[in-house]
Amino acid sequence: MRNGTISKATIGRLPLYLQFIRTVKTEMVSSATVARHLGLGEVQVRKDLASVCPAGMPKIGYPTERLLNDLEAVLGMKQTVPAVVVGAGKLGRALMAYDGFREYGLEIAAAFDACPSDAFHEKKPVLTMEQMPGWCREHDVHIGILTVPAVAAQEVADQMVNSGITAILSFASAPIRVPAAVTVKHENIALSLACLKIAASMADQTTEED
Ligand SMILES: NC(=O)c1ccc[n+]([C@@H]2O[C@H](COP(=O)([O-])OP(=O)(O)OC[C@H]3O[C@@H](n4cnc5c(N)ncnc54)[C@H](O)[C@@H]3O)[C@@H](O)[C@H]2O)c1
Repeated sequence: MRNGTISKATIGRLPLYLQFIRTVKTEMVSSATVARHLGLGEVQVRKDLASVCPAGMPKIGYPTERLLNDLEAVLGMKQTVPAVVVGAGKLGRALMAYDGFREYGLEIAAAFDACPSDAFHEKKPVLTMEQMPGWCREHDVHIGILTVPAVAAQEVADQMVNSGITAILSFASAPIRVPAAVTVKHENIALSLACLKIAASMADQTTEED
C-alpha cells in the first residue's frame, strides 16, 4: 500500500475497483481492463490505482492479489467496524438482516427506534433512542444508517450526531443539516429506478428505430 494522502474523489471510487477486482480470475489485471469494465476513463483509473498500489507495471498491469490486498488495506476492510441503524422499520430491519456488509468491513451491530417493542429483530438488539448515546460511545460506533420517515430525519440526525456518529447514510428523502465534521451520504433507490426507467425507455426507442 502506498503512503500519503489519497483524494476524497479517489477514495469514493475505490469500493468500485474493489468490487470488480474481487471478480478477476487472472493473475494480472490492467488499468485498461478495470476502466473498460467500470465505464471509467483509463487515465483516471491508472492514477487512482497507482495511488493505492505501487506494484503496477507499465503495459502489463497489476498482480491481482497484491492490488486486492492494497485496496482492502486502504479501505480498512481488514478489520470490521460496527454501524447502527436508526429507525428499525421495514427498511431498517431489511438492512439489519443483510450479511453482505461484512465483505466491506462493516457490521450492523444494533438498531435504535422510537418504538423498539414493535421492531423486534431475532439476531440484533433494537434499543430505545435514549440508549443511543451511551451505547454508541461504549461500542465506539461512528457510522449510522438513518431509516426513519422524512419528518423525523433532522431530529434523529441531531440525536445521532450527539451520540458520536460522524458518518451518516440517510435513506430519508428530506435533506439534513449536520456539523461540518460529519459526513452525510444520501441513498435513493427510487431515484436510481427513475434513471433506469428513462434508460429502459430510451433503449426501447433505439430498438424500435433499428
Ligand atoms: N431512498 C430510498 O430508496 C428509500 C427506499 C425505501 C424507504 N426509504 C425511506 O426510508 C425511511 C424508512 O422507510 P420504511 O419503509 O422502513 O418506514 P417504516 O415506517 O417501516 O419505519 C420507520 C421506523 O422509524 C421509526 N421512527 C419514526 N420516528 C422516529 C423517531 N423520531 N426516532 C426514532 N425512530 C423513529 C418508526 O418507529 C419505524 O420503526 C423512510 O424515510 C422512507 O421514505 C427510502
